Amino acid sequence: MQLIRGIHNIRAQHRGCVLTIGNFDGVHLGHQAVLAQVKSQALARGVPATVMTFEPQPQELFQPDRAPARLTNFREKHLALRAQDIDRHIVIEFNRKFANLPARTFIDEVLVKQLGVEFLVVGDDFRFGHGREGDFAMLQRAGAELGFEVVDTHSYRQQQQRVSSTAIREALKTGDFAQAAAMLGRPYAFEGRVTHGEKKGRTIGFPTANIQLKRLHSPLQGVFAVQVQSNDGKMHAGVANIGRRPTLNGERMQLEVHLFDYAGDLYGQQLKVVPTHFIRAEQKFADFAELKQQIVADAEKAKTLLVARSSAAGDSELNGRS
Ligand SMILES: Cc1cc2nc3c(=O)[nH]c(=O)nc-3n(C[C@H](O)[C@H](O)[C@H](O)COP(=O)(O)O)c2cc1C
Ligand SMILES: Nc1ncnc2c1ncn2[C@@H]1O[C@H](COP(=O)(O)OP(=O)(O)O)[C@@H](O)[C@H]1O
Repeated sequence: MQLIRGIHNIRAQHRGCVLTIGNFDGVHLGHQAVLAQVKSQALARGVPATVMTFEPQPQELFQPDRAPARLTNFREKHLALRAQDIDRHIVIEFNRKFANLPARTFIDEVLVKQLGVEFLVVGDDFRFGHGREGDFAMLQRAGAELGFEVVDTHSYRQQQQRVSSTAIREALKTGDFAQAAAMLGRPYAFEGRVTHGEKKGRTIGFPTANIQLKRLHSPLQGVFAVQVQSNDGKMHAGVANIGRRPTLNGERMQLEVHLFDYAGDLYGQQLKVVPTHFIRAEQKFADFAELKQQIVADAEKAKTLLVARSSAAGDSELNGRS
């Protein structure tokens, strides 16, 4: 899949596409139904199936405090789109300048002149351009005038149960990972590179691989039993904390994971961390010794939960025996 970062990187050879525009946070089953239609239209027309997303998502620019937690950060979203066999992902840097573009200019310059859109799929509540002046009806009128077709994403929803990013956030919040997975079409996971931290974890016998969440708000916080996939594809059982580490006066929200069956170097690796059970909320402890005691208990709890889950599933994916 081709990634185009910013409208200034759209080239003449990129003209002609079937396009959908949206946040696609999570790339869940509802999104996947839309993407499947984009792909079949693109195939029929012999042009690339193209998805346009925004970074940050518009609400994160306009109302950063009220913006919902992101299910997928930019990289996770990009990888999920790739997994759906999308040909081209255009990510627009969403800033004030872009938001102020008159709606008609967005249509004429970006959609028509630069992208040569043939078929466009958007929600019927899609608003765009300066002061949100552009809407679905305007796109349809422009399409009739300029020769492209505009259809509504809702006509492509086929699920019985309503799948939405909001419903998935709610399921995650209540620790219902099975329900979240049912709506996503895959287990919910964080993916990211292991970075260096303060090197304190190893001093208490709990080295923790640190992964930056790269999002304004995380959909999950607290301590979790997890399954972790390392670079070599192996699965590892572990325990993770998603939080600010108040005991150490940490500031940035991050994900830290301790693997039960691992001793070695994980720095630089891309890990996929799948939470399976919520254990407790993050707390501020009086000192590091007290925190250590709690982490020992968390690790025991996580092992028990994961073993129970593994035998219930009748699998042997724990301890890398996948
Ligand atoms: C299972 C687990 C639970 C944790 N719970 C908390 C917590 O409740 N409060 C807190 O301040 N830090 C918590 N932490 C974060 C630790 O403070 C952190 O992992 C440790 O300081 C190591 O940091 P470092 O990787 O930067 O060396 C937890 C870590 C793990 C692995
Ligand atoms: N079982 C393990 N689980 C997680 N990380 C491990 C494990 N064994 C070794 N490591 C390594 O130790 C690092 C974490 O140790 P830690 O002392 O917490 O340092 P940092 O503060 O840099 O994260 C990980 O990034 C990884 O390279």
